[in-house]
Amino acid sequence: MTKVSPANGNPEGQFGPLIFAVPKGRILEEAVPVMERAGVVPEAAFHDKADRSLSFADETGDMRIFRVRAFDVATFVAFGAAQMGIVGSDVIEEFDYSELYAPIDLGIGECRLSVAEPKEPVEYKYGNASHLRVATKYPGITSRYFERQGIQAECIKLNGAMELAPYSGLAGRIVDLVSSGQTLKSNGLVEKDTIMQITSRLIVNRAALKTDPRVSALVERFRTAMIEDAA
Ligand SMILES: Nc1ncnc2c1ncn2[C@@H]1O[C@H](COP(=O)(O)OP(=O)(O)OP(=O)(O)O)[C@@H](O)[C@H]1O
Ligand SMILES: O=P(O)(O)OC[C@H]1O[C@H](OP(=O)(O)OP(=O)(O)O)[C@H](O)[C@@H]1O
Repeated sequence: MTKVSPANGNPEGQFGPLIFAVPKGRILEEAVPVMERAGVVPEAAFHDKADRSLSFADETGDMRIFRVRAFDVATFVAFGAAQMGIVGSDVIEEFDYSELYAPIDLGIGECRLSVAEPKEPVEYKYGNASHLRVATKYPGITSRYFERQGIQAECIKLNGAMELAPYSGLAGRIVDLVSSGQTLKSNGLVEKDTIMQITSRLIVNRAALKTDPRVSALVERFRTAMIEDAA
């Protein structure tokens, strides 16, 4: 049983350890310094890439830190399996979970979500401007975007390497994350439109925020850490 200290607003030990979910991918390196400034300091094993554990203690032993896939951070927090987490605004927008509250922009993981297509015209067997296939990891955002344009788009969900879709005949366009633009360029694609600018956010389960004083206290510690960092 994890020990819960009275010092952190959990006097009766009534809430169990506070669970904080972080993405194991590329945001992690930038997220850890922000977490540490807010007082969330993971145990040493968290930094060991060879360690197969998915749940880690923090330095105080009052908290568990879950290391999961980026999309799953939002799901854990929305369902209250974790009270808080860090995730890209792309993931928040994709799920649009009503139970998620994203109070703080952490200013990390900057990129954009864009529509891209082949640089050179490709002879497609599969559609025209009124029925388009789009390969993406973000079917929710993509269908909403094309609906707003009045274009009927069929979204094909891929989990990576979207850039292969146009020239292989899977889909005429892609919707994917862009940062330097190098991946698009290397794969003969050009950006046509930016759907959204992205940064990572602190996310909180709304019910946990209302009922667990440690959650609101930790939100304030992140807020202070961000203000101090900007000063
Ligand atoms: N090229 C990039 N530059 C900056 N930030 C990015 C970039 N690609 C992704 N991100 C941000 O990092 C988040 C995680 O992306 P990443 O592809 O590293 O996730 P991951 O955890 O490896 O994904 P998966 O769970 O599918 O393996 C994205 O949701 C986005 O907010
Ligand atoms: O504009 P750039 O700087 O080239 O970055 C964009 C690339 O970064 C992300 O992929 P990632 O490297 O995370 O691999 P993935 O395709 O496996 O998600 C994204 O999906 C793009 O492919």
